[in-house]
Amino acid sequence: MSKAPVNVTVTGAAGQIGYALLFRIASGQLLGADTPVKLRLLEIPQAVKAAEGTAMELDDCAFPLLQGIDIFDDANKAFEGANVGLLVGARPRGPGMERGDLLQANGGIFKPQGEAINAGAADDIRVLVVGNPANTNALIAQSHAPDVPAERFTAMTRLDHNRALTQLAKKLDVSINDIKKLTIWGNHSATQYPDLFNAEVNGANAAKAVGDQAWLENDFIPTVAKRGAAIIEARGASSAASAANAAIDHVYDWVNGTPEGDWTSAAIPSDGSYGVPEGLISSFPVTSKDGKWEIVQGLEIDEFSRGRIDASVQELVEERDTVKKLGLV
Ligand SMILES: NC(=O)C1=CN([C@@H]2O[C@H](COP(=O)(O)OP(=O)(O)OC[C@H]3O[C@@H](n4cnc5c(N)ncnc54)[C@H](O)[C@@H]3O)[C@@H](O)[C@H]2O)C=CC1
Ligand SMILES: O=C([O-])CC(=O)C(=O)O
Repeated sequence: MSKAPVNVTVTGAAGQIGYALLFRIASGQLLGADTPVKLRLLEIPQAVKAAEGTAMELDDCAFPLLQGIDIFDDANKAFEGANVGLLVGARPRGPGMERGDLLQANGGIFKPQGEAINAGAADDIRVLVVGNPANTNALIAQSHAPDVPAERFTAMTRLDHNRALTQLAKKLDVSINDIKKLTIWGNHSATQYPDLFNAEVNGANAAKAVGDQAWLENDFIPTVAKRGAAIIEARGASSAASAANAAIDHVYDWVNGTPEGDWTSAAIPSDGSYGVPEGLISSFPVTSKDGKWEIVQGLEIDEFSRGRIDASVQELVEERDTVKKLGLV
């Protein structure tokens, strides 16, 4: 018997990431090669025409798994029956805009989207927030969806994870496949902490294999944490294909599970593990099994890592306090 199609709602569908993402979803890379999909695209009214153009191109690919495309400028309609929500559309930081202004502007997007998810999404809805500031946008959406289990709201740090894998592979001249158990902790921002102390390279400790604390502190961590800005500087536009790729990786693993003997990174609601205040949507080492993320427990956190994790988590606390003051959570 053929599987029922999965409804995938993508916001910001006419944007850069949307353009890199939709074709991969429709080709089966998000959920697997045997899962048909229906796309539900959400855009602001001015960008609906552009989304229609992308939909025409999707039609022209004749993807066997793509069973329909609907385009909306109303969040309530777009999230009706959604099984997966990819929240990509967000308000970018404009000139002279403070962090508080940015959070307020995004509250105007993620609050109604959370409400729409609460009102009409399918019972098994899984949400990935990509639009920045992703962790706190996810918190805003989640807090307006009280009937949806909190753990269904996640934010993307998989791009940071993938960036860290490649930087380490290049440093040690190994393949990506040789690296396991790398972790991004904290916020998807310049304070994030890519952790090599619990990572392994061909079974050996990655930090020891590098054996160069100066490289780790002055090169590796800032390169990974500021990669988004470096891409903007080089390309004149922010990461799009790599961000779409990471969104695919995140949802694929969430639905299909992570491989035995490894873990990945995702920002999920904290249960208090590793001293991260409960409820904050923070990046952790995670495995996925039976469609659920679990935080890897029992890792040793040395003093250096503790300081880095605490700094990023503190930034998340401040973002949460700001949106609380604004009445957004
Ligand atoms: N978490 C991560 O690792 C990454 C996050 N990002 C973030 O992803 C977001 C999207 O990036 P791009 O696609 O490059 O931006 P973009 O500006 O090309 O596209 C954003 C789209 O969202 C739409 N949009 C705005 N408000 C909306 C709303 N209320 N409902 C539906 N759609 C809405 C816009 O019309 C636009 O088409 C940005 O916030 C960016 O900072 C980008 C790269 C990595
Ligand atoms: O800074 C941005 O807008 C893009 C971003 O999040 C990234 O590339 O990590």
